[in-house]
Amino acid sequence: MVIASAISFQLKKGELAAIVGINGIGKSTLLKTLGRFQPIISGSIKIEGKELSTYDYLQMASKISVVLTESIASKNLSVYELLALGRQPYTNWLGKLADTDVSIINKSIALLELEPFLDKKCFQLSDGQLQRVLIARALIQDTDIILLDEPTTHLDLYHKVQILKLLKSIAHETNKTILFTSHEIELAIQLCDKMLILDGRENAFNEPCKLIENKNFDTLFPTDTISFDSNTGSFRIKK
Ligand SMILES: Nc1ncnc2c1ncn2[C@@H]1O[C@H](COP(=O)(O)OP(=O)(O)OP(=O)(O)O)[C@@H](O)[C@H]1O
Repeated sequence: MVIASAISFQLKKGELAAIVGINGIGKSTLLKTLGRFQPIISGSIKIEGKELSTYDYLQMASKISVVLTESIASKNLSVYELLALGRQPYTNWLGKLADTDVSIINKSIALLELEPFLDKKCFQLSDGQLQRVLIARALIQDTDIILLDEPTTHLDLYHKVQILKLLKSIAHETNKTILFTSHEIELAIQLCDKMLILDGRENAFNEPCKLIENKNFDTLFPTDTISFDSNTGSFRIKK
């Protein structure tokens, strides 16, 4: 069964972008396809003009990092050990960290405020703390492109905003391309440079203000229950 087709978009360096849409519309499937976690069903994906399928394992690992919501297999590792694995594409076969690796790791630890958890095992963390560790590991991998599946799911509102603002500043200051799936549509409208609205019809991709102008959010949810207020960029429940 096809749930969404004719999806076309292009991301530039230094952009923060979100994929939004209702449950089951294909956000995670699209993100995992972009990260080569699953094969392309149809169509083509290119990075810098080169087909994604032609990148070998090492090229992929230094080009794209992926943060998925599924629980990680390596929860027995300490937080520091898990973070250090982010440098694997760059270290020699012994996995020995050079001074530059350690300095990149320490920078991300400070950014995500992970100092109190470094010696803990990953299974001892709350979902939100683990989420921050996984985001730090993606930064440590230091790729041009970072893909994140629902990176703010387990976070409280303050940490949701903190993480999205951090992703935005990373995209802008380090010229990385960051794409994430999210149900936080209102936050994404305020913080993202671009958004892809998967609705199985138009699948509009644009700057949030253009999407509001074009009324692309208005029919995202059944209009007898939820309406979109284009003045405030927020959804209202119909009473
Ligand atoms: N492993 C799988 N096998 C078969 N169908 C799947 C599998 N994973 C997802 N699907 C189906 O593919 C469709 C898209 O799922 P996907 O997880 O990409 O949606 P989503 O937009 O991320 O949803 P949500 O907002 O609920 O996370 C759904 O209809 C789902 O049932």
